[in-house]
Amino acid sequence: MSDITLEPLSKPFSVSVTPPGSKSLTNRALVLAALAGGSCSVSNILFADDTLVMLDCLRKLGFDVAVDEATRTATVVGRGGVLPASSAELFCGNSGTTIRFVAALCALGHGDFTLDGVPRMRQRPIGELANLLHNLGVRIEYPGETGFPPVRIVADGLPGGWVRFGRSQSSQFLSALCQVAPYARHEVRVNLEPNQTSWPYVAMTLRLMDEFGVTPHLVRDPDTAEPTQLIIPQGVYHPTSYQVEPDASGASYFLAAAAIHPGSKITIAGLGKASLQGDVGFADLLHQMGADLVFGKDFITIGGTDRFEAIDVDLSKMPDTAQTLAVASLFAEGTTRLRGLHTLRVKETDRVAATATELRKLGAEVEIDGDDLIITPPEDGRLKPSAIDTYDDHRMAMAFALAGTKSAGVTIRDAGCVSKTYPTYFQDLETLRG
Ligand SMILES: O=C(O)C1=C[C@@H](OP(=O)(O)O)[C@@H](O)[C@H](O)C1
Ligand SMILES: C=C(OP(=O)(O)O)C(=O)O
Repeated sequence: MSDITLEPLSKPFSVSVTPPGSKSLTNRALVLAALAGGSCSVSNILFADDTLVMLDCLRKLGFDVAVDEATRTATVVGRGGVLPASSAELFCGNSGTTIRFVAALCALGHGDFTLDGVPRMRQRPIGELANLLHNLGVRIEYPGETGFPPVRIVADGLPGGWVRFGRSQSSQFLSALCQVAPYARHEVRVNLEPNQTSWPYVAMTLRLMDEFGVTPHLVRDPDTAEPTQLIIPQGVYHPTSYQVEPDASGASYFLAAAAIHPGSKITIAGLGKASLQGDVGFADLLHQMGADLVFGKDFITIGGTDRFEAIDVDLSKMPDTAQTLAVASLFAEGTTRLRGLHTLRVKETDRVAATATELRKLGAEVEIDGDDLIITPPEDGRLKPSAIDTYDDHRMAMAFALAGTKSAGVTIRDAGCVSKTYPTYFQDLETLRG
């Protein structure tokens, strides 16, 4: 897929969309299945770049993984914490969850494993995870730059013990450790410093571990309710049949589409109050801005109204929705401030810089203040026709396409980058035309 020029929508729409399976849940469930004490079935998995590299890594590590694309189901024969391969060269593309989760998985092995990815992955940090594993007794080496992939793990099982984890560059390091911790030789305890990064993703990990039969114990400060310690019992995940929810970050584009088109309505089927994904909270933000919201048990409906107002919001718990909200704010009245974007600098691209540059092309006034983005739509409300660069970042393509549903002359360059998590995004966006 090359460049796509969008045609603005000519009338309000009322549709139901079901995004593909969640990337975060697919990659967690595949790891937990490989660690389980028997065969697991994971259904509604996402087939996209980030999950294909995970499937490939698991196979290279010697796991028996059968995939049925027609039913979107993976059958994984769990080996009860044993890593069949004793050496592997693992390519993780630009998938943060894959390289971090699989690095921790390799720490359970007995042998020599190297993990690497695309050039951008070599700029994405892994040092904090490597330190956690090193402090728990695993040998880590960096064939290239210290703290960044490629990373070599020379393991003889995970000894375990106590570690400390602060506000980090990514919550994926803690999620990675938690998933493998039940198989350490000694119980793993993690003392947590305040202001943990992207905490809903850690909560998702803990809940999924529980679904697979190992229940971590989370200690909270009695006064502030902040998490202070995680105690992960030793154990073996049960053979489990698990169904992956639709992707809540992928849903954010459609919810925002309804919010910026007055009179339009979107229902996301299969995501609701019971979701394990923190990004379902994005619907509440659109509601605060003026959109109608019905938050059901297993659906979310957003309706666009004539009132859509700017917001001042901390997105540190929902980092993947920042670009969606940034583009939606072009159609809100007033100046929007998005706070807490520090992890965005080390994702697929520096998303703070990329988002600011592309919003400015469309005519918005944008200020970067530390980790915040401050966005004021063009004074006359008219966007400039522009070719939007996507920086090989799926979320740049998906978010900025929303501008093209409102305003003529928006081209999304190299739109194929949506294949990272949502290969059918542009087809699904077309359904808004009725
Ligand atoms: O654990 C996960 O599945 C994820 C955690 C988040 O990363 P950070 O913790 O690095 O913010 C998020 O941006 C990413 O897309 C998926
Ligand atoms: C940051 C993302 O992915 P990851 O860190 O898993 O590569 C994302 O999907 O927006």
